[in-house]
Amino acid sequence: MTELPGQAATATAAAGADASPSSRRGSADIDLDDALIRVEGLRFTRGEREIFSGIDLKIPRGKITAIMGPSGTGKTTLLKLIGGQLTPSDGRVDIAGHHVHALSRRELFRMRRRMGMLFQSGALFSDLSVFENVAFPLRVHTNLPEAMIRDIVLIKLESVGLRGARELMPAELSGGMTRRVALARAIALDPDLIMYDEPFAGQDPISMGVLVNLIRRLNDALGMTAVVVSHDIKETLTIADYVYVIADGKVMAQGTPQALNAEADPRVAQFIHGKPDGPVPFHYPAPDFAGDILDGREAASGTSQRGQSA
Ligand SMILES: Nc1ncnc2c1ncn2[C@@H]1O[C@H](COP(=O)(O)OP(=O)(O)OP(=O)(O)O)[C@@H](O)[C@H]1O
Repeated sequence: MTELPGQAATATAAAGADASPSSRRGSADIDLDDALIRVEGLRFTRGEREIFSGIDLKIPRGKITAIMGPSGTGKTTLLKLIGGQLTPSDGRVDIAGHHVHALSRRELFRMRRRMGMLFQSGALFSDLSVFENVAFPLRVHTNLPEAMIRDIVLIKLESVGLRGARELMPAELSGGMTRRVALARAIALDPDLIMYDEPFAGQDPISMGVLVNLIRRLNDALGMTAVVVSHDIKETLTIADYVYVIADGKVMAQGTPQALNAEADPRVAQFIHGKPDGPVPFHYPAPDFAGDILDGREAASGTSQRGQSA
């Protein structure tokens, strides 16, 4: 298979240069026809539940695309379908023209080399230092000499502001530092695509601000295509170039953050503005509450009566 296009390792160093999230991008230049990822007619079922009932997405090259939507709507599942960890029941995912689910294991492995993934649960290796954590993908996937690995690791750590922390062990890091080391590791191989699952979850406002800026700056410096899944609507809208809102197995809305902020559809407005009341229900589908309680009481009294008569 053809490799995804490469990037220059040294570009990462430029990520340290100052650039506010809002200063660098023109959402007007979004070209969905120049998409790195194309998702067409994607269907996916878990047990009885259809998570996706025909989703179409185009993830523009070199931009940050946010995937948002109510909890449990399938955002993490979508990232796993794109990354080839899950297989759709119908439809297809193409990355740089390659049909992901038709690739051999070897081709998929090569493609994943070009992808950085930063999953919420993706912890660092606790018995490896910060340096060795970032060096890990370089040691696994390349035959680079030690001196070059050292240079690359230091460039990546510099870009996340943690070159001075290279000797520390993961247990000695704060939550925000851990996320930044994981980010340095995710970009160690200069991926063309990076997928972030809840990158800001559990961070205090300062760490969150640092991460928000970092993701934007790294993206601008490296020209990567990024997909961000996040519940932190305000922060994510600050850095996203394009947004998909997914609900009920479909794409409910899509557009630039500006367009979605101005969206009149009450379901989209409820979500984007984080309103608890609106057309999207708070409750997971459930039987009638009063009936449920009464059924429980009847069942309990039936049990106790049976218990007494026994
Ligand atoms: N391994 C699994 N086995 C069975 N069902 C699963 C599994 N993982 C997720 N699900 C279900 O699939 C649906 C989508 O889950 P997913 O984690 O993709 O949603 P999400 O939009 O990322 O949620 P959140 O925003 O709360 O993280 C949920 O209903 C979830 O319960």
